[in-house]
Amino acid sequence: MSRYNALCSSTSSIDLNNLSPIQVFIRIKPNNSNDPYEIIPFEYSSKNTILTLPNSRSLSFDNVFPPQSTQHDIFESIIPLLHLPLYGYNSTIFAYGQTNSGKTYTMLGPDGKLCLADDLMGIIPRTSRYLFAAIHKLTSSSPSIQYQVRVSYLEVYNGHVYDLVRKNDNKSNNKSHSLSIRADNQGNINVTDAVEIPVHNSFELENILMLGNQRRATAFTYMNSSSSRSHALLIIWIERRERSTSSLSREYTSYLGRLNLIDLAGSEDISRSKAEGDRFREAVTINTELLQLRRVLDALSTSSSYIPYRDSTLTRLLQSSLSTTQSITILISHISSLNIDLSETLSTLKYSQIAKCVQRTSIPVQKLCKNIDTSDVMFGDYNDPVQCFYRRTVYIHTPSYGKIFARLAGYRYDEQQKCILLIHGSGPENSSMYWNDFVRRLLLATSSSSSLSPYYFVAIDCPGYGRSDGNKQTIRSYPGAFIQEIIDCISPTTHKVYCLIGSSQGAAAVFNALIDKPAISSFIAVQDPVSHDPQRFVCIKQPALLMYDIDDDGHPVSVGRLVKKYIPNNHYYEFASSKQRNWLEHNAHLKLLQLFNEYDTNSNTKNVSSLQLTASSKIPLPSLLACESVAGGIISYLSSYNREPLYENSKKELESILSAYENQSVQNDDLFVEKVEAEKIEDDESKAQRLTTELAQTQCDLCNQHISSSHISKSLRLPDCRHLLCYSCCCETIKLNSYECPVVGCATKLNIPSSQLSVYSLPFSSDNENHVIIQFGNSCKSTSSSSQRYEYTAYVKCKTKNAIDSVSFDINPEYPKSAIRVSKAPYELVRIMNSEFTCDFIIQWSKAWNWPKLRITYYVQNKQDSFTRNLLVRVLNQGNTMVKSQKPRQEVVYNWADRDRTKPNINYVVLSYD
Ligand SMILES: Nc1ncnc2c1ncn2[C@@H]1O[C@H](COP(=O)(O)OP(=O)(O)OP(=O)(O)O)[C@@H](O)[C@H]1O
Repeated sequence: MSRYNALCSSTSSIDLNNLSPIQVFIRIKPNNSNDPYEIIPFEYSSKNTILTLPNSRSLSFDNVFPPQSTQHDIFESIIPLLHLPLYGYNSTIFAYGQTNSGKTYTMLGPDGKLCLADDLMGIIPRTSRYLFAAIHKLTSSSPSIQYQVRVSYLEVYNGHVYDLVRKNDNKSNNKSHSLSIRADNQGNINVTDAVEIPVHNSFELENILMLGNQRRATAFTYMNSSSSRSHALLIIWIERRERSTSSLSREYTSYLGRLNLIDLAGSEDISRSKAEGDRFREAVTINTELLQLRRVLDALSTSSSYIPYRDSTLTRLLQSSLSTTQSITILISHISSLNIDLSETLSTLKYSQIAKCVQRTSIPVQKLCKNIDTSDVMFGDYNDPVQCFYRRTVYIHTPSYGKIFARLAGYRYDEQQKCILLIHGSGPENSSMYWNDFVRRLLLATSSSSSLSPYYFVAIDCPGYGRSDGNKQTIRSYPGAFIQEIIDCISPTTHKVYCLIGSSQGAAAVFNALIDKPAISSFIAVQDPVSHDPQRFVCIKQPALLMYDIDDDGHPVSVGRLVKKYIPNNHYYEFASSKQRNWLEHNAHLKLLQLFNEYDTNSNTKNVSSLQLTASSKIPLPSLLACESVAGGIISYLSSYNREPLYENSKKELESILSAYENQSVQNDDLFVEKVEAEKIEDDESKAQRLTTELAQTQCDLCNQHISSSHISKSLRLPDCRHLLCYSCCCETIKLNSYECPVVGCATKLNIPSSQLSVYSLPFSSDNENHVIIQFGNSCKSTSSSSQRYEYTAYVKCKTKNAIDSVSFDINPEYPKSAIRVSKAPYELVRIMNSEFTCDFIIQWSKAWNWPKLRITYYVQNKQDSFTRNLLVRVLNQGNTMVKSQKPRQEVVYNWADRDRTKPNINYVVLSYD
């Protein structure tokens, strides 16, 4: 690694202007002393950029590597391109040339294999070491920068793309499964379903290479004993995350760079390679694909308006790498020094010259986006300025509510210590992560380099949220019982905590829990009030910190003021986020500590003596309680994950930790490492049994209707989950979202062309059916160029006259009385807000229809355009007269709270009757 450290001294200096879109290097393979053939007398200029042929013709390239060049020489010349993906650009290095010319030698190492011996190692393993050394260097000098690296390894074999690292995707295996290539809306070419494996160091990347190379198609030919029969493409995705150093916000800017390392199969003179049978077919495909590649280079070099990328799988796959607007590329052309190969050599040189003529049309751009970190459960841990925060993640095994995921922070040495329990709100993506910054501020304010904080923190994912089991309704319906059970688990003898903190729905839960169980906490603190009947709170006697934002329409301050009126011992703060944007960040933790100081004279000193640190003291990890198990994997529990040193330097440490934990019943829920699903192998007997049962099925799994024998063959059996969808109505539903089984919502892999998707293609043909089509969504516009506030208009529309009686817009679904009802068109809600918000639409249908109410859960989006969804609302098998005579259900819920816009924009819902 040290050698690579030394190489990567100037990682930040990138000058795109000096890099031509395709640089062309020539590498000449040394002849073997046993070769009986004549040698071509090439000549080279002193600077190694001119190659002179025996006929005295001189060709100019960016680099010419004579036969005696080493692997290190080649690698040094590509280093400038390796810096690009570290800053969000794309770069590509590919090896080109006739069979047996040394392409795999350059990319991987000798004899067509990955080689890790220092001198012979090819570009790919060197790149892997170089990149991680560069990342280490960049992140050690700037703590606000993080890198995440993912890897895909693919091959193009006989015109199809295969995943070299996904289980089952082995061509020799009957379950072969080729992948499709798609362009995203920015024109980037991606391989659908390609596995992207997160890697944290060069060791892990090399393991992936080894696995992939074992699966790559190679074979003996008369020209190369280990000839590549496929083009191999290693994609290294490098995401650079930059967090603001001044703020502890979860927002970060990310740049996504991509490095493509490609080892093409070689063109082959079939009369010389004597390829027959499969080898012959492979050689024909390879030659045809390389011909298409040459055509693409030709078109690029003449700046043609049409570039025939689509003519072969290979060129389609390389489109982003060859496009001068998307990537900077090095083509390493390999030629032989033997006279017998002259005609192939001249052809390779001809196309290398053509590639060299490709002109830049524009400078590639960095891929940049703003993100909120929601995936990283240990967010902030590796940026903690104080190392002793003792953050870790566990599951608390509750007797009645299942496994509850919790983030713990602070050193818990005994039960007398002051435990602060935090309950998050009901936002669709809410979880214990919500409290990360707040907890960090409290820890920073109460610990120092010589003493640990006297508080420890337990932030839970409420049931059904984040990574916890259960039903989201639990925290609303049984706040007292649930919170008491959590407290019993974490404080099994005292059955209480020092302070209970809640936000939004979590605040309501804290109030309600204290009404039910007054002794569970000594203090309470809440922000963003939602609660009903606050007059009930007169019985809450604890000192209470109440913090409310008067600009937050989703949590009306009027409710907060009522809470203040009834809680006797309140410490109340109002602020306006439009004027004091960071009030909570700057004040919440200080107000809480003030409250503790005021009522607890020992608040900051009690027990601290046992937490004194000396320079050399190494405090052991707090042990797990009986009801807890490690979540997120042992590595993440014990150390900040994603750090190379753990693998490189601390193997011993890790081993001792693992042996210490060996006897604990550790759950292997490794949240941070992509789990490769265990292969499900079905033996012949169980397959036969399954087929018999499937053949006997005559009922649709979705609508439960009988499928007539004439229709059974047209019905659809989903490939993975094996659910059966009837031909008459339910088959169509899969068109709405061909990635999800409509019965249980698991993944399916049906390819349905988007042209077939339309709300009118939905099933509503039955005579006995009533239906209407509605549209809903929201628009969003900035209130002024300087302000952070946006005017959101959420709406519901329906073309059928008089179908809708009224629409209630419920921006606080957890609070029963918060809906705003609109009883004539346009059915709209206009709100000026700082950020996106949840809003349920409750549609009350025409009174004459007697249809059940429909609640659509929705997430109002901050997109500068209008965001529309279409929904076919169906009432099956009910003529209007029948409908009138039945009692409708209170409400049918359609869950479309789609923050990531991943759901289909059309769908249908069936309103059913009890
Ligand atoms: N620069 C070199 N020095 C020494 N040996 C080399 C060199 N280049 C290639 N070789 C050897 O030549 C043989 C063929 O090389 P390699 O398999 O890399 O060719 P290739 O172009 O990838 O062939 P194919 O297209 O058929 O896969 C291998 O045994 C390799 O070790």
